[in-house]
Amino acid sequence: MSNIIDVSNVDKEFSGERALDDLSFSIQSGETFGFLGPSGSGKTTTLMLLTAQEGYQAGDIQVFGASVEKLKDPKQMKRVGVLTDNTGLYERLTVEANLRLYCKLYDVNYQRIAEVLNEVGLSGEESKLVSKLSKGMKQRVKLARTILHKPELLFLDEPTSALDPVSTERIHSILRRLNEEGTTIFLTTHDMYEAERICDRVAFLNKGHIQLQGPPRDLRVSHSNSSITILLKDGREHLVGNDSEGAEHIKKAIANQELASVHSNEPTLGDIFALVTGKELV
Ligand SMILES: Nc1ncnc2c1ncn2[C@@H]1O[C@H](COP(=O)(O)OP(=O)(O)OP(=O)(O)O)[C@@H](O)[C@H]1O
Repeated sequence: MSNIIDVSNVDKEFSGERALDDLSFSIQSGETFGFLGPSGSGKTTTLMLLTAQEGYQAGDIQVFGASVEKLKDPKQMKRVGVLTDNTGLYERLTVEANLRLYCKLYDVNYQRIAEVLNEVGLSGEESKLVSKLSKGMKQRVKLARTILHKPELLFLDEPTSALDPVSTERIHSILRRLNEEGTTIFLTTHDMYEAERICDRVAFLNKGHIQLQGPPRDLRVSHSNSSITILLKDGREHLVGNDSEGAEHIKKAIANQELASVHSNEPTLGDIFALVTGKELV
């Protein structure tokens, strides 16, 4: 698989203050890549650099195999969809009128509106005023707007921040489907569950520097303390090692028909983040 994004040794400063420090990572075509970090760690700044909305002092960024600067060409920019906090909607216009404006901007046929509303589960809502929609529905309209022109690469800045669990799950299933259909996704989040659920790979950002990156499962396994919790039917719990002694305990519980469940104690991404950075993911 080819890399769609290549970031090498990038430094970014704002008025002499270092926001990104020797940042290096790559994203392969078809991946969902999550940037995890607490507030102020540099997630949004990275997204701004990757979409050519901000410059940088050192290093190199390639997107679609060419300098990120090429994204300023409207033709190249059409290959990309960006959803950030600043992705506003016209509250006094209907859903359809909002999307029509973007059809004009991206030179997309109006027929695409019905299709994209179906994709985000908002069929039948086209004539509603945006001001009358719930927060979760507004976010799905924003997502519809972001994917209206069928971009190959999506940049999403905290796409489910402050949404309720049902709305969050809806957005996740839309993103999973888009990814299955071949869209590459870069998203920032400070929600470890989001990262675990939808990302193929994650990078942990701390003070502008990547401290760890890899597939969530690999990170959990490599930081596992190898202990196993055995829950018995009478409610008792035993903590055993992932070794022959532990296996004997499990065998005995099964033989005695006492076993309720066996659970391997892998850390969460939040635990690993705290371990490697000494910080909470908030
Ligand atoms: N336009 C700017 N001018 C000056 N400093 C900035 C600017 N944008 C970001 N910074 C600084 O760069 C650092 C990283 O900020 P950034 O917004 O990228 O963090 P973040 O991880 O996205 O945080 P959050 O989760 O709160 O959005 C912070 O110290 C911030 O104050």
